[in-house]
Amino acid sequence: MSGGSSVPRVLAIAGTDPTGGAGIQADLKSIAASGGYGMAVVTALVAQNTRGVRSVHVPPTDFLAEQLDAVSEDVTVDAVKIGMLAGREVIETVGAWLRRTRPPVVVIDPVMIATSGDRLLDADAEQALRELLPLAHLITPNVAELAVLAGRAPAARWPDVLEQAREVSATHDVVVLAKGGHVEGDAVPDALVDGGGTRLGGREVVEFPGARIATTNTHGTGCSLSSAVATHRARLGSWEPATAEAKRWLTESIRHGASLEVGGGNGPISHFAGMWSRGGTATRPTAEEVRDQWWDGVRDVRAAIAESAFVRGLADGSLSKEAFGVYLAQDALYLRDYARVLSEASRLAPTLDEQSFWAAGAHGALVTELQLHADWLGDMEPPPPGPATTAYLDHLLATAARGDHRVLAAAVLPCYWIYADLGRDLQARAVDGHPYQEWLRTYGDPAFAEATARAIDITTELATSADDVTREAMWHAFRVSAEHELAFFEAPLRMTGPVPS
Ligand SMILES: Nc1ncnc2c1ncn2[C@@H]1O[C@H](COP(=O)(O)OP(=O)(O)OP(=O)(O)O)[C@@H](O)[C@H]1O
Ligand SMILES: Cc1ncc(CO)c(N)n1
Repeated sequence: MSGGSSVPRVLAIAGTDPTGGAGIQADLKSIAASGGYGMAVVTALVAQNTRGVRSVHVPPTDFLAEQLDAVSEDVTVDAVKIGMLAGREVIETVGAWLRRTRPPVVVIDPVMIATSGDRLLDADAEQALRELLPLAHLITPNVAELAVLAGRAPAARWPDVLEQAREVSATHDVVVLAKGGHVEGDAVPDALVDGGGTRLGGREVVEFPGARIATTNTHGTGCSLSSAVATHRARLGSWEPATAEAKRWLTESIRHGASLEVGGGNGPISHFAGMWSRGGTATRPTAEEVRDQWWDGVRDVRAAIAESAFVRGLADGSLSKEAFGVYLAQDALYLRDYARVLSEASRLAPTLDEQSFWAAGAHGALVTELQLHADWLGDMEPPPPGPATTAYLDHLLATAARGDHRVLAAAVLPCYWIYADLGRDLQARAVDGHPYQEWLRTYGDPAFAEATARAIDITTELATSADDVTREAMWHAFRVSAEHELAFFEAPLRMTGPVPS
């Protein structure tokens, strides 16, 4: 695609449909649904609805030229879709602009007659339209329009449609997308036809089969298809995949048209129905927003931890050896099962990166456990797990057992985040000769800070791409773990009594 933007900038030049199903309103919806940035220059204002056209107002062509220049003098145009052109002067104005600006993708839907049967182009403008066609890369006539361009009677059978398309393609030196919406029968095939045979990888005809959907919601299908093809062509670089994708999308959108309940005639298609059902309409927080919301959401818990007698004693070194020993013995018990929970996170992780990260975390927990025993606990008989230890582990083990790796990642995150935050803070404040300096070093370690940053990244990325229900479950698991961290810090002094003042 030219221009470098991954969202193609697509200009529709067409007439209006105030009911939003056809014309430039449909073009903008189709461009957006196909992943493009839509722009619109209006050729004619049409008083129409799903039942028919009432009147057409064509503004002066000087003003049309001003609209076209306003766009092209400011914005790089990656593709143009041209619809209703109303009359000779309009066609000539658009033709002059195309010759001057030469957009890289030009799709002309040679609109002559609306779905309702009403004329949208003066008869005397048909010759001017023919002269415009060589400026297009693709034209998308329906059966009736193809017949006019071929100077023949409308084809009733699909092979005759293809034959006319071949002729028109060769005569006007343009690829034709022949459409089967108006042929008889249950099939609605479309086909790319290149009479010269050089622009479709050497093939003359590339067919896209389709089954007819029993519906009256076909108003604007032609406008929508041509806009979608132009947008996908700018994104994908060739006609065949662009047409295939556009037709799949159109079929899906036709299928959902009736449920819109718009109008009493030929209703519109539902341009975004597929996207709505696949992706919903809810917004999602970014990873950074999740990070801030979750951290802020446990502000109270963090404050309670920082102000707890245990952590204050740990900070200034006044904590009794007895209380510290009780804490470490519980922590050693905790780390064994915590390592099992991290191993489960590793087992459940969908990517190699995450699998490896959680496995390293599990190993790290076991190394720390062994270190605690070697340095502090020695041969001490392990105590039974206290209630805070049991409660925290039950929460983690139950979350692991439920088997959603995203919720599990959120549940283990406080073990990283709260400890890294506390470790950094306590180590920064620790004076020389602090009795628990060795321990503070483990959690104030830059390598632990790095692992924590990675755990935060992994988890918040999972949260932004999760559905609302899962993201809420993740937040809940995170909050509950943070509360268990607080209870865990409060437990030792509950067992040994308050710190001496
Ligand atoms: N009932 C249907 N079921 C499935 N696809 C359809 C149906 N009707 C039309 N299409 C598809 O819609 C697109 C437009 O085809 P059609 O031949 O109706 O063009 P058109 O007459 O220019 O459209 P419009 O009704 O907007 O003027 C084609 O891809 C065609 O295959
Ligand atoms: C403005 C406009 N363009 C095209 C069509 C063809 O459906 C229509 N009904 N209205």
